[in-house]
Amino acid sequence: MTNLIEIDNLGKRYDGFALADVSLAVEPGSVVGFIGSNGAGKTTTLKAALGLIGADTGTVRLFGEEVRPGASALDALKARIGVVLDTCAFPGTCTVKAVGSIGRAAYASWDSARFAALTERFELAPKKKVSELSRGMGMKLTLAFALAHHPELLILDEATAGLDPLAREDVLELLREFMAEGERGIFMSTHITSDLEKIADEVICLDAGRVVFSLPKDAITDEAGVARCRTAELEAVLAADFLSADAIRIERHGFGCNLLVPDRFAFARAFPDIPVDAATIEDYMTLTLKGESR
Ligand SMILES: Nc1ncnc2c1ncn2[C@@H]1O[C@H](COP(=O)(O)OP(=O)(O)OP(=O)(O)O)[C@@H](O)[C@H]1O
Repeated sequence: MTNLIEIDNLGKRYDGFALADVSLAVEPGSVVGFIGSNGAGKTTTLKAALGLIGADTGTVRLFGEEVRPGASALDALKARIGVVLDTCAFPGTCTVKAVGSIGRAAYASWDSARFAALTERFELAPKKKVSELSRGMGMKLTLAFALAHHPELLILDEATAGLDPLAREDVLELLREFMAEGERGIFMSTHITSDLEKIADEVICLDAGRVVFSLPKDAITDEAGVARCRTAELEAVLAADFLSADAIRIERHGFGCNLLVPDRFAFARAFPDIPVDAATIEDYMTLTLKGESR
């Protein structure tokens, strides 16, 4: 089966920043979450995936076809993709209805009825101007625009940022509906890791331009854990060689520490007196990025 997105060894250098050897794939039927600190390189990767910037090294394939910025074949590929970048891209003077006209002119597969239904669902009045929309409303308009031409792939950069919890739940529901129809896929960057707990199949974390982990979401939320150790207990765990040296991630605090464990059930069997909680994606990312190795 051809991957919707396939990025191999992507490299891009800016003054003071380098994206290095980023490889990832979005398979049909999967939602891939892209996380990492501010400035880690997520938007740069998404832009390279869309051919909006050229890479220094590596290749990007969309639907199996290599992406080269400026190539005419890129337009046909882009027609199969819905994109939401982190700002509302339409002129402030445009009304919601006029944004629909832009879509009709831009996409052969534009579905006016679908756009009208989505803007109604998001309570975006047709006469409202883009400049009069709140940030969250602007994101909803951009999402309606991205979905109304029936894309096969969604690329979302912080698409739920600025939305209140109810609106975020609405958007997640819309994304679930999108995924329910056929072999589609979503590649979404976000700082709201709890959204990924609800919708992602895979989680990829970038730090300083490099992939630091790429895991099925269930390997984090259903298997990993955070052990709450006192100092003496930590020493016992480390002495028992329960964790491989490169997997040790410790966050120390007043009377002990939090220890990341890849398999919380095995840990609980081995150390029944040490409490261990299920890891959230945020725990996993924070301990991986900021935890001490010993
Ligand atoms: N056009 C550009 N020219 C120079 N540097 C750039 C350019 N675009 C991005 N950068 C730099 O690349 C680095 C990565 O930025 P990027 O926007 O990809 O990070 P991010 O992971 O999306 O961050 P955030 O979570 O804050 O949105 C940053 O140091 C940024 O300053």
